[in-house]
Amino acid sequence: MAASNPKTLYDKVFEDHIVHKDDSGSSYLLYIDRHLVHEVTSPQAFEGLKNAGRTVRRSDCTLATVDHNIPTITRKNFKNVSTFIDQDDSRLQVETLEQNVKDFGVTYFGMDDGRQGIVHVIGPEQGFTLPGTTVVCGDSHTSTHGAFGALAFGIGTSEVEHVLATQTIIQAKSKNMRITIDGDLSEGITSKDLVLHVIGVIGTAGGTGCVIEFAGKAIENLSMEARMSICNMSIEGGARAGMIKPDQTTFDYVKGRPLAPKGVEWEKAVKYWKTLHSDEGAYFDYDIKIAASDIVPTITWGNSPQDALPITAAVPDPSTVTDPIKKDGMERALKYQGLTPNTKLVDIKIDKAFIGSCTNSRIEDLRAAAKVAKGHKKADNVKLVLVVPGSGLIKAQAEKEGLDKIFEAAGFSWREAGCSMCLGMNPDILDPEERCASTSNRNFEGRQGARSRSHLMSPAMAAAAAIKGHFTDIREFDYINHDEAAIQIHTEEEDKALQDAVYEHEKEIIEDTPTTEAERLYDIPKSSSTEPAAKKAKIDDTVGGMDKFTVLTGITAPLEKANVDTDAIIPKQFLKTIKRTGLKTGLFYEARFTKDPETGKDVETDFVLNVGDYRKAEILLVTGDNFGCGSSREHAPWALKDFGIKCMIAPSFGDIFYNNSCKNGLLPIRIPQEVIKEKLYPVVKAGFQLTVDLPKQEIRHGETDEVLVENFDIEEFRKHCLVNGLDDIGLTLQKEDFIKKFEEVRRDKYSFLEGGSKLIKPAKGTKKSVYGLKTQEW
Ligand SMILES: CC(C)[C@H](C(=O)O)[C@@H](O)C(=O)O
Ligand code: SF4
Repeated sequence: MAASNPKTLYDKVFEDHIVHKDDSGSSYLLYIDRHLVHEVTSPQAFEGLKNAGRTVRRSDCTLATVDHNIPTITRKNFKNVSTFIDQDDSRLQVETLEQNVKDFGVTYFGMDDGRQGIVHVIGPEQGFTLPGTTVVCGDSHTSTHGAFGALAFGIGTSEVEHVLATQTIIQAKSKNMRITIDGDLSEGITSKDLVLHVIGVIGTAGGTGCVIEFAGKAIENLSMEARMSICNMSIEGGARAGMIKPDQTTFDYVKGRPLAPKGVEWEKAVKYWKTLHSDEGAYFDYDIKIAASDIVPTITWGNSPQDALPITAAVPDPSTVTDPIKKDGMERALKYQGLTPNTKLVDIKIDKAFIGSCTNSRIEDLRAAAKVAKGHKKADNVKLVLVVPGSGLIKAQAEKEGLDKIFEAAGFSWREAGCSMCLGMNPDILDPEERCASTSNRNFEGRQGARSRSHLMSPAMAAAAAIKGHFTDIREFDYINHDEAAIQIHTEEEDKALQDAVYEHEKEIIEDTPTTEAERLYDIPKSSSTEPAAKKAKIDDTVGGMDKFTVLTGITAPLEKANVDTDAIIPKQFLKTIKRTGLKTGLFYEARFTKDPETGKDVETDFVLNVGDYRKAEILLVTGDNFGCGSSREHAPWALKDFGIKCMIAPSFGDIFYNNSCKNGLLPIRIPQEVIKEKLYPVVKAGFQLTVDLPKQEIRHGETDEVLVENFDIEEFRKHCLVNGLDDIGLTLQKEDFIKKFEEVRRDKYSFLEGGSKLIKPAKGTKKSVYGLKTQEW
């Protein structure tokens, strides 16, 4: 029977988490069920809590690990972080997290815990991620968890602090987009090909302001791991989140995981989860259909994930493009990537390959790569093939299956779990101009190392490129063993048995885990006041301050570029700070500086912010779409602010960047591209300043005061906070009664969510886990 008020999956999960709706009706306070924390985006958040004498409200809803900075070399001789991590700034970030989790009582998988791994891998693996939950993390690929029908999205550091302190987040409702993949995928086509194809179709700004629901037969037929790879990359399509309705595949995956509900709570949970689907007739703002049969092995050629092409294609030719911004972007990308138009993709040679990242480092990915590598050797021109499992548990499972031996025999390098060369915040980086076949999710300039050249593809295609030495159509790859059994393809039952063996040590711990709600809650603080506090200082719930934004007349620098990602605004090497300030030098670092070949020192380029008065610019006028796309790093607005920028005008912004800017008193203004081109750009190019008047929502000519743009768009609540310089943690804490009420209802209605990460039992003493690493001591 059709529902009388049909809702989408997103609408349902959103509505089930509303704590409070503000008077303007455009801003909601949402309850957060699951918060994942890593070392890069949390230090400043914990520092904020400490300074205000605040606690972590729900440490049971919080789970921390280290992933970005850690070396992936063997941990055989691991004693502690201080002696193991060579890079000072990386070590400091990891040590800072280790201190913070102690101070605030947060469950943590450290480097000596076999359950450590990439945040987006360990959440699902532990059963911490559950259908219908809200999941956040200071990381853009939090969208991964949407594969479970969770509403999962990346947040900035200020929001991390907000969630730690209040267990809520302030959100506007996104639009609904549905992408239906009809029919069956052809033989050998993976979820990575599917998602690269989708991004190629909608573009990296295509999902801006939307939550995407992936639907259709091709999606329903995918495993959970494949679904995770798709939702993972919805951020690369510009979306706030990606979601897939939970079904039997989801329930089978979740059941039996260490933190999944058990017994009666499991039954109760599944009953609720089965209601989580888009109703017939539900309204989608955008409804896109793609035929599965159109999808072929896909790889990227340029510096944006939307630069995706079938492996059978050739490098595009800018001379065929008329749009000047596109043409310029294409020429720049070809130059950066060292590619000649019309070269066949399969003729392009590689230097290195990387199989890993939160997109493709799970056991099925490793099996797919091993199937290709089996019986082969990497090509001589390929200097390094890194295989980096997503977690210690995946590593252990792969080793039980003998995949490590297959990789090693092929000359690949088998590593410990972490983010590794996806971002290269650890020592795993490409040298300048090296070309990499990578299973990661971003091919931005400098992403895998200064002047590195990344090409995104599936694990099988990356392994095939490593073997052949050049990009290869996996459909034509000459497997040594056509007999799949030869590389241990398992039945579902065998898989479950293997998984159980790997979880052996955890099962011991879980065996005496209580199953009734009362028992499950025995170690959960009954109210936030009993949570361990960093400092038992007087709790300061007054509404604090950030810089006010009212009227600004300032020098305006034009930036004629589209898809400026946050990696370009502030490259990874500057993310290793534990402070919010001192990032001025890092702003647009790769574009602003170049190395003097003689002295090896940084010298300025002719980038706009290095030119004349633009050094004192306070406003940035961006002519292309999607400014600040990509990573959730709040370091991007911090760096802009440090430079002196207070306002950015662009046709569209990456969602997380937009939020992060507002939280720091910076004003991002969305203005249609034609208006920028016709009204603002000529004024700025003629050297005049602009006046931005937030209370009146106007942009005026800085000298004549002529109104150039009237009534620009901004949510009422954001405007209120910016104009008055209000810190939203203080504001939210004033809604304590609403939060408490929500928690009371949640304890009853969603009792299967209680317990969370606190159900991870301390490993006893220094017992060795099944994979030989010492388990965490608590
Ligand atoms: C470090 C973190 C802020 C970042 C992200 O948000 O995505 C990183 O994981 C990345 O992939 O660039
Ligand atoms: S995208 Fe890369 S760096 Fe970011 S969380 Fe995933 S693996 Fe880590």
